[in-house]
Amino acid sequence: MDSKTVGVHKPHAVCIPSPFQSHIKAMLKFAKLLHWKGFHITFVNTEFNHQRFLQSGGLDSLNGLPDFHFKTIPDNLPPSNSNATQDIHSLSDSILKNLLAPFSDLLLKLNSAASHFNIPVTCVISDGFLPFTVTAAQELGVPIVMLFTISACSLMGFMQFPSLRDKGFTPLKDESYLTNGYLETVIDWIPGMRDIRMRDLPTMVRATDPNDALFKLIFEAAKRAPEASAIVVHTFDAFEQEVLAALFPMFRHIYAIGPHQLLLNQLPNHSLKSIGYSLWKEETECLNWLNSKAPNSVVYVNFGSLTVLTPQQLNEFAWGLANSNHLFLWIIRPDLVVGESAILPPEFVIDTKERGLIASWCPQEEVLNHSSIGGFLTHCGWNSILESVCAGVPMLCWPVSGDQHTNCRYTCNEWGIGMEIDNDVKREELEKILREFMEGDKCQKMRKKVVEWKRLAEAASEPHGSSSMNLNNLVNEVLLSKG
Ligand SMILES: O=c1ccn([C@@H]2O[C@H](COP(=O)(O)OP(=O)(O)O[C@H]3O[C@H](CO)[C@@H](O)[C@H](O)[C@H]3O)[C@@H](O)[C@H]2O)c(=O)[nH]1
Repeated sequence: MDSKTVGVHKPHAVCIPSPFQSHIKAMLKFAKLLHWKGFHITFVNTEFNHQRFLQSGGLDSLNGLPDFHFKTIPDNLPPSNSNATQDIHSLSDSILKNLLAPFSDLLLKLNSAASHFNIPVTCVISDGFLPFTVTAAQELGVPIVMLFTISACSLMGFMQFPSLRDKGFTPLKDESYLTNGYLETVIDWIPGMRDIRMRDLPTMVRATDPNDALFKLIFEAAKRAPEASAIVVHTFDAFEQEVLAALFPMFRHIYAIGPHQLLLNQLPNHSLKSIGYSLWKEETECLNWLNSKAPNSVVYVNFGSLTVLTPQQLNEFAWGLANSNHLFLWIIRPDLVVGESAILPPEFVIDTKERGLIASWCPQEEVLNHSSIGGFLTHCGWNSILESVCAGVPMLCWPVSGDQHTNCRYTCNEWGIGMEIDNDVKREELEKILREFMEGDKCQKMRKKVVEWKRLAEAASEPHGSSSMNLNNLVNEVLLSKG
């Protein structure tokens, strides 16, 4: 089915991402795929993020199309810096307490407005970490799909939170458990996961306060997800076979659909190409700089949209990069350093003038696909990992929070496409590991392996590949099913 054959009786999907850059980007791509499948789309951002998109992309950037609209709901948070990520704990609290009412209201309004055009809401596609949407969809009597913009392995980790609590593993008794060796405990009963330690699970298991908003949100999400009509995980079957098989009996339906971008690449010139994904303005000049560099010669450094560094960590990274003598492109967001602007040592700037480029935000996928990029120093956000796999670029992993430790574990130990740096980063260690990462035998092995995964990701996204078939099945078995 495509948009032409659906005619006036289009199904209408309301898509609502978690209010964070990477979640919004993944949901937008998924919404574009559904639009291509013939769905009328209403895409819901918080007012705060809607304004940020207009600021970065221009006032016309969210005009959409007649059958792809943007709507907003308030997040109920006090005003904050309009060029920085909002506080994750306040947002989690607001998700738990404040978003159901405005979202249900919006659904009702869409339905009454839609009745004139014959496009009532027929399904809700929600981020997996917005548990209130299950209630809203149930009230409306439409199917709800929870899209998890994370790996299947970290989803399995999150789904174990209730068991981990019941068995007394989380919350931690006190902060000493963070450093007394407890995190090395192997959890050997999680289905589909081998040799997993507490330290490899999503970091919310390390909470010491059971009333922590993020901790509570994870529990609520794990509790509500099985009620959804279906779960979609942004991954592909061949990449996470074992853990996907173990997740299968936990939900009514589960589909691995990804990488979204490779699926979108199958649609030449689709009408929504111009809708961008960035809350920050992209600096494209770095692509010109990369054009003058030799293949596989540049280390790309980017810690995503949420990670923050201390000034000391910024310094260690700076000198580690400088002393490795490798070329680098380093993305330093305006809000990368905790509570202050990122100030690099003046000697570092002079020292690396010929070898390094700093920018504040870039078109990451284009950068990763540039032939000059030889490695990616990443915080292991899931989108960064998938994008790196799609570009065939190995990773140097510095996981910080959330699902990143689980992703790192799989990247380095299961998929063989990454090396890990100690959390307490030191310039000497970074310099040494960067050399091994960019030059050694291990580097060659990882480069070969990541290209093998890239080929499998491409195969999954071809018209008869697993992700394309899973997308078709989701549409036919859940979104358009009358049952
Ligand atoms: O200069 C930049 C930097 C990033 N990006 C994009 O921003 C996204 C970043 O996503 P991700 O790598 O997942 O990192 P975070 O922004 O940190 O994502 C949060 O959400 C993810 C799930 O969606 C989790 O896996 C992460 O741990 C969590 O921190 C990617 O699509 C990048 O392409 C850009 O376009 N330009």
